[in-house]
Amino acid sequence: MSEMTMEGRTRLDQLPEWHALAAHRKDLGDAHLRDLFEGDPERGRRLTLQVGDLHVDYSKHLVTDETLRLLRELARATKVAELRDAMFRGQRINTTEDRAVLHIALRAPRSAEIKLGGEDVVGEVHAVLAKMAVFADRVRSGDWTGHTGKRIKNVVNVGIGGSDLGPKMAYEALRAYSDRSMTFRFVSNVDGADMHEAVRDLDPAETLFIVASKTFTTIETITNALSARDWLLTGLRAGEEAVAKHFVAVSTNAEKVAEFGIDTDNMFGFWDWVGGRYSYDSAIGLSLMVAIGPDCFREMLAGFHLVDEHFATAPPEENVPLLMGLLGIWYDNFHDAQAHAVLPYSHYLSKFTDYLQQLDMESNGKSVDRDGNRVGWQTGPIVWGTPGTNGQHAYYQLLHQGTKLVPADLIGFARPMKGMPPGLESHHDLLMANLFAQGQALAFGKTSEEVAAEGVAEELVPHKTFAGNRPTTTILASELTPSVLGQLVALYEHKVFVQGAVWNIDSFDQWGVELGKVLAKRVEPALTEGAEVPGLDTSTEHLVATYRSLRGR
Ligand SMILES: O=P(O)(O)OC[C@H]1O[C@H](O)[C@H](O)[C@@H](O)[C@@H]1O
Repeated sequence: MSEMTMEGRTRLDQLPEWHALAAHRKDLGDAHLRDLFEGDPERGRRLTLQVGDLHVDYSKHLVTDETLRLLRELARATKVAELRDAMFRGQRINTTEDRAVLHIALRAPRSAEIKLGGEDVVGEVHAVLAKMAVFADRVRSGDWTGHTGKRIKNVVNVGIGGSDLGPKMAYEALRAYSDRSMTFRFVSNVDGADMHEAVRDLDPAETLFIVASKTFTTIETITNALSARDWLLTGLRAGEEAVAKHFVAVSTNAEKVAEFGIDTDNMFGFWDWVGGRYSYDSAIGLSLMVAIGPDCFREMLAGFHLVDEHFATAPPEENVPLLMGLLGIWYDNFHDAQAHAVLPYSHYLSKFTDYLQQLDMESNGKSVDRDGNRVGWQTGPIVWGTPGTNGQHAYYQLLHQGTKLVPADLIGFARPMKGMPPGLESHHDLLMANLFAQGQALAFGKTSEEVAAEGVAEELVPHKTFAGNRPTTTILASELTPSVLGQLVALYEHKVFVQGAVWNIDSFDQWGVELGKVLAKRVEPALTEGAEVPGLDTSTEHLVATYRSLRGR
């Protein structure tokens, strides 16, 4: 049995700390944030924490000091710190895959030592980073040319899930730091439309494909990579020899990379102890490094590392990822909240919530515990959201007046992105005024008395009343830099970790994505050749038949 199976661990819902929280929840009842703030004139200043460049305000949560104490007690009883230390030590805490979980090693400084099976991994990490840096610099400087000798101007990352969402999100976030003379695109969907739209206006002679896949067996990525190769060779009217200058791979699977026809000299490796959704700071971030350059990439890694250190060492009262994880548990398990919204007030973070969906939902969307027993409590929330001001004119109505409780994170920056023209810079105060106003409106609402006092017709008063008491965390930093992005991502990684530890689930496997893959393979021949698929249910059978007839087959 693996060392990290929490043998003998008392079921979460049988812990006295769990029951203490349930009783406390009853005592608090519908205590309103208006009263909590009124009763504590220092609350808005007191309930804030700082980690690195991130100022985190958690005063607008439905908590008292006692709630926070009880939540920390729950973390203690569920041994969150012990599991964290086991992760940092390289123990095999991903029990169902029997793997260590060491994404923190990807951003450890060269001087650090992290051992796995007696071998230090930090040296290997830095060797790959150095190889990436040489390659990125060669592409950026024009030293690396295509088959015809032309300079590479376009980089297309071909990957999916963790091999797409991270680099894509970070590229968008750090566009202002990127080489604007180059074009970066990200193809993930097996729908041919994705590849078609990504390459239709590109010159193959100037285009480099980075095929990113941890396993190098993911059908969408391999299908897209093969089509990219056809597009390239047809466009160049060249043979296989052109592939080497236009295709590089990022993978843990050298054999499959070679089989595909990519020279393994042009392969950038990583390791099975990096989960896909925790991998964009590994070689999976190669497209990002080409975009922003090795120095900015390293600054981003330093930002990650800063938060890793904080998570590993800050006392529970000051530990931001611990706090954020526990607040989520408070709503998930003691307020029946189903969802969590992440609402960045930065257009550059437009893909941030998409990225977090995989990070959080693939990690904590589980319903059995580490020992395979069905859990008796809610686990990971439905994570959603888009940049804030757009959301305000779409779905915020539900946040303000709907029947569901949706705790939210509001993320904003004091300064606009670097390089913003002065005329557009002036939008920034308006953008941020919206962030602050939304946090305020969600928390404090507007009472019916206040509405009536404005002279609103009696029958409209209920419609114009805002109950408030809708919790938010506000995360404010001075500016979105590579380091700040790293800090933000590490914060959420560790928040997800804390929740998985409390819920006693394996946050690092993803068996739930397998069944669909297997069934797709079985169904495909039915679509193409009309093959009999034994045991097909009547609904799917009829859908397949309808599809074939619509396609004239
Ligand atoms: O990087 P790859 O091996 O191609 O995997 C890409 C993605 O697909 C899988 O199905 C998993 O659900 C993801 O965790 C993974 O990130």
